[in-house]
Amino acid sequence: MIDVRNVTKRFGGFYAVDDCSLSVEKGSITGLIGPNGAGKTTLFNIVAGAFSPTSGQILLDGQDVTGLPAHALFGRGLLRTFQIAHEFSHMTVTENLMMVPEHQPGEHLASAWFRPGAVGQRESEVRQKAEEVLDFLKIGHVKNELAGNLSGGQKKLLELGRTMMVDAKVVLLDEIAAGVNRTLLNDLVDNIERLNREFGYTFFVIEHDMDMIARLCDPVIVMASGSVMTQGHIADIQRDEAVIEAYFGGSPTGNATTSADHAAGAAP
Ligand SMILES: Nc1ncnc2c1ncn2[C@@H]1O[C@H](COP(=O)(O)OP(=O)(O)OP(=O)(O)O)[C@@H](O)[C@H]1O
Repeated sequence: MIDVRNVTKRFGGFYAVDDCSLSVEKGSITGLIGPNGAGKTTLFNIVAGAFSPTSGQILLDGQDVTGLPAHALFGRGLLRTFQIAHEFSHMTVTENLMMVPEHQPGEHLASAWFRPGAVGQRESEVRQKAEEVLDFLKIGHVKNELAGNLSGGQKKLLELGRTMMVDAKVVLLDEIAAGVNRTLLNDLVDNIERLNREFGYTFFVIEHDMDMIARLCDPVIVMASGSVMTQGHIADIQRDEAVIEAYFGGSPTGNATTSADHAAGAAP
């Protein structure tokens, strides 16, 4: 579903992502882990269209999407959720979900004047869909609550719900467990598994919570110093001495590679 081919991202002389290649299989829940500064978020930003790579290519379902902006990727079914949930805090939970779908006739003045029936029908379809999403996620009881009043975990569930409003194909989850209590974390994990199983969503997950990675992700890809160190089943990854060294024994500043090292032909 996602192919990252020899992607490099340089900030000045610093290689945050360094000739990185990896694949996320269609229908998988693939984890991306690695020590602080390994380049995970930068790679996510590139895949999600927030940054263009310095070099390399991104394919989405076989099509070259390198450098396409986030809204163009959204139109192709790729969505990202954030470490910090981006809800509209002064709107209700249902209204937050209803904001997501594109091409709502009600947004166009001409439609509102000339085809008021179509606008009303579309709005009631979108509202119905929002209610189904809230039922699926088991948060129907907060549908009329202002989103700003939700707990951190409920906001993450709402973020997941937003992906369901447009029937996403691939969802990038960015540290979705951060700041979420264990009960809601279980709900999140259950819902991610159900979206994967019942709707065929592909997930690509950055996560520091190893418990969540172990429960959800197979395979797990380990990044260090801007590129892929290894990948496989979490049980094997956790026994891998090179991975343990990268987490606990490596340079705390992450990638020390500079353009001068590259010029000199040094290994990353
Ligand atoms: N805009 C930027 N300008 C300069 N350096 C940057 C920029 N963004 C990231 N970096 C550097 O690139 C390296 C990789 O950062 P990145 O945030 O991608 O790592 P990460 O693996 O996501 O780390 P963490 O797990 O701590 O979030 C870091 O050393 C970071 O300081």
